[in-house]
Amino acid sequence: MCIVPFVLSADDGAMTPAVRTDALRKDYGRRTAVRGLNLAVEPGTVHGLIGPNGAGKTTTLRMLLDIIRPTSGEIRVLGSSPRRGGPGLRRRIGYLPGELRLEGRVTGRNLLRHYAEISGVVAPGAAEEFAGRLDLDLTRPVRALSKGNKQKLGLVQAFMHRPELLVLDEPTSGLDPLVQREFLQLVREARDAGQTVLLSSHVLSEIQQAADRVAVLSAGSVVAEGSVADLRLTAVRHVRGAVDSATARELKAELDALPQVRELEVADSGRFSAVLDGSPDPLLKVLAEHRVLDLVVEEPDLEESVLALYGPEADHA
Ligand SMILES: Nc1ncnc2c1ncn2[C@@H]1O[C@H](COP(=O)(O)OP(=O)(O)OP(=O)(O)O)[C@@H](O)[C@H]1O
Repeated sequence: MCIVPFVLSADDGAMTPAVRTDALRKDYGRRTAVRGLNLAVEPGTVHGLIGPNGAGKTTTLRMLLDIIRPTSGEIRVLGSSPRRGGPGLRRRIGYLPGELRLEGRVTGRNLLRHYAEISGVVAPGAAEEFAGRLDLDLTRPVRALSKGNKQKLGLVQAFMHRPELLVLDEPTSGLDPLVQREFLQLVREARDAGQTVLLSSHVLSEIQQAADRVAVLSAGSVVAEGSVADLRLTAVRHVRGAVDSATARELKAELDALPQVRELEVADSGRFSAVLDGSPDPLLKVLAEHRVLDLVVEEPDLEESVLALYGPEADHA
């Protein structure tokens, strides 16, 4: 019998994912941290793994790096099994662990030299360039660095050898807003250079500007997956405005009838406010029948949307 190997050719239009997991599971005794996780991260994209504390993000990322082993399921990272890929595979990955512990008298620069011996070729000046952009002083001993500066050092070691794949566990944790913005810029530049980025966060708003796709994790499973644009369509928007007071009551009755509209308040003066789930189209069609004096639709807060859909208060029935 002849077994034909399954190979994706360029003609298929499909690329081998940079990261792929199939039915991935990790049990700690009777506790299941990750249950049946299917994940596909396309090469050259930024993929966000979002979820509340305990959702299984760190456990998943550590299995990709072969720091811990799955109970069952399959993993492919850059086409190889993490278990068999060894140091050769590890050098193609930049990893920022979630619980970064850096101690000792050694300076940031010397620590990075040590990391460079493990991670392989680092272009001259690359570490200094990343450190400069993140506003990190490499001459200070690492034990004297604040939590945020240690996090920056962790980011520099992940980025400095320009790996094919960056796996970043809660990368924005401890960074002030300006540095966070610079970090997101580094992520976009990495993607534009063809690198793949998989990063986790429990705060979607922090990464939504840089991520192409997002997988939402809850209790060890992916509960939603899609492009940031798709998520935006299911987003929660806050709307407020005013119509002519003469039609205020009419407006209230019409908006009350829309299933997408919640927390509606319409004053006799014609001022109104509401929370809108999903597309703004039905609301706009109603408003179009009135004389609209004011209208503000706030940029959707994806985090609020995700929590409304999948958070602890959500109805999972
Ligand atoms: N070594 C371990 N032994 C036992 N349980 C563990 C261990 N590591 C993780 N867990 C449990 O597995 C579940 C998933 O944890 P994990 O750290 O992967 O979540 P997370 O999404 O990264 O959350 P956080 O943002 O809080 O780090 C949690 O219930 C956690 O308590």
